[in-house]
Amino acid sequence: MPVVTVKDVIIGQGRPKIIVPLTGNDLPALRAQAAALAGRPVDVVEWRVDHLTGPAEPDRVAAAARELAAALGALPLLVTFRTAAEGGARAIDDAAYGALYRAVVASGAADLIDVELFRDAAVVRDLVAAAHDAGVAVVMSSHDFDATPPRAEILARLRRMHELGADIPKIAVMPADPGDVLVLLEATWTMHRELPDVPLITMAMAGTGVVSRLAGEVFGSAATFGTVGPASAPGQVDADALRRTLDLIHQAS
Ligand SMILES: O=C1C[C@@](O)(C(=O)O)C[C@@H](O)[C@@H]1O
Repeated sequence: MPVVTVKDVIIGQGRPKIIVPLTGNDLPALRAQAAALAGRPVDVVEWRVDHLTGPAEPDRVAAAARELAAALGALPLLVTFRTAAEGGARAIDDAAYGALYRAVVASGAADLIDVELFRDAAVVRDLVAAAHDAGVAVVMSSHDFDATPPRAEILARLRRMHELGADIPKIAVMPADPGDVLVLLEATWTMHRELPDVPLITMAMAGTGVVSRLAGEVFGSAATFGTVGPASAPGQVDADALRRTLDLIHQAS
């Protein structure tokens, strides 16, 4: 069955799942953002650890992840440290990146972790193994905030993520024009046919790319990021509007 199940949420089946990013700078802010999710259409919550102020020290991050997971209750938690190189809020070296995620995995708080494809290969392999040993799913990601790579490059990255053991390969690109959005969508559809049992997440960012955040069910993207409060990337739309659009497309397909 082409799915990844986290808590009660089945990613890769039916309507694309809505992932809401939390970007609070400290625990009180994150708790407030978590409380604001009540009654909103959220399937998975992403904690963007790179927005935390102060040291990204493994024990501190693991403790915060546990508190956040407790506040979220039944909602699955995706923990993401988006590095500055890929559009995130801060830089981190590979050793610290590995140590931080190992602590998060060991905390038992995360249902999924986001591991960037282009981090050190040994660290990536180690994190995939550690996550799977602990029953944590791996979203493997790649981001181009300046351009859309050629179709062949998008496909190569998604295939490489799959080879490395990603449960959910993910790519975000910046379109220069609608033709780039078509490149992203075409690569998504090609990959979905090639690996029908692997849920993918793909998006073209910013206004020109919004359609790619809405139409994933048509082309083979299993989840999409929407906002309750601040966005974490250009082009994300409000979760309620997103849900209405996803439902419309789901009912028609
Ligand atoms: O990788 C992604 C996708 C994203 O960049 C987006 O474009 O919606 C938002 C990030 O928070 C997330 O980690």
